[in-house]
Amino acid sequence: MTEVLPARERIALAADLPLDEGLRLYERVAPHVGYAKVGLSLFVEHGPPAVAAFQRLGARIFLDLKLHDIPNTVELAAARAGALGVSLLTVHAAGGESMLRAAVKGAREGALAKGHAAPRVLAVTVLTSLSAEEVAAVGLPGTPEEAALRLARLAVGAGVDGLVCSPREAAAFRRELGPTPFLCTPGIRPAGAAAGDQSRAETPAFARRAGADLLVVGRPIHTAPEPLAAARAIAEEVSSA
Ligand SMILES: O=C(O)c1cc(=O)[nH]c(=O)n1[C@@H]1O[C@H](COP(=O)(O)O)[C@@H](O)[C@H]1O
Repeated sequence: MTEVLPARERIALAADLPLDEGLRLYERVAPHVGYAKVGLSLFVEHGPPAVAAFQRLGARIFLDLKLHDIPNTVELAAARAGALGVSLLTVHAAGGESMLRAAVKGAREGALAKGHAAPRVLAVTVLTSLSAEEVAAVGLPGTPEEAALRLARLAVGAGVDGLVCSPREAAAFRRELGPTPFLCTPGIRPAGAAAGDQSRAETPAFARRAGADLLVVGRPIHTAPEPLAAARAIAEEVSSA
């Protein structure tokens, strides 16, 4: 957390767009954005070639598949993801300890088999779109922060490298879990940006001050009249936080 990294190493573009548009957008904002996040829509449509296309642009890849299945199935999928040479891979913490251990094992073995560095496996705790009421309605006791922290402890105990959480929970995660877990925060909204479906969103400066290592940003860049200027402003906020 104390490591001094250029702001672009702390920002991921959520490329939730048609592939050609996502590639064009990443190329434009790449001076300020080091990671491209390939998520469900791109991977369902294009599969591994979507990963390769962003890699050709020099992006580090955040493969956001939010794996959640029985341990054997997740281990197999994580091994395929590791073999693609991605930097980050998501799984759902709620899959439980055995599934999380299987994900870490699969990702490492898959990467090793192809001579890649092992990806960081990140466990998604409580989705940033969920409000306190929705968290209660799905049966998780306590506040979103309490629920997220319980899942985070479970995931760290199972050996994951990092966690995905709301910026609102990042400070508590740092306090309770120390400096080691890599904390990734989606739900980033610069002041005045539309929240959309994000219920627990905060600004880039808030996320960084709370101890986030990597900020995931999608629509605030996609929909900006000038995406490069929007990415630059986010990077400046991250640098000065
Ligand atoms: O795992 C994620 O990246 C993720 C977890 C989470 O709790 N909330 C969340 O929004 N995300 C992802 O982060 C991105 C946020 O995009 P915007 O809301 O457009 O900035 C999307 O690609 C989501 O899939």
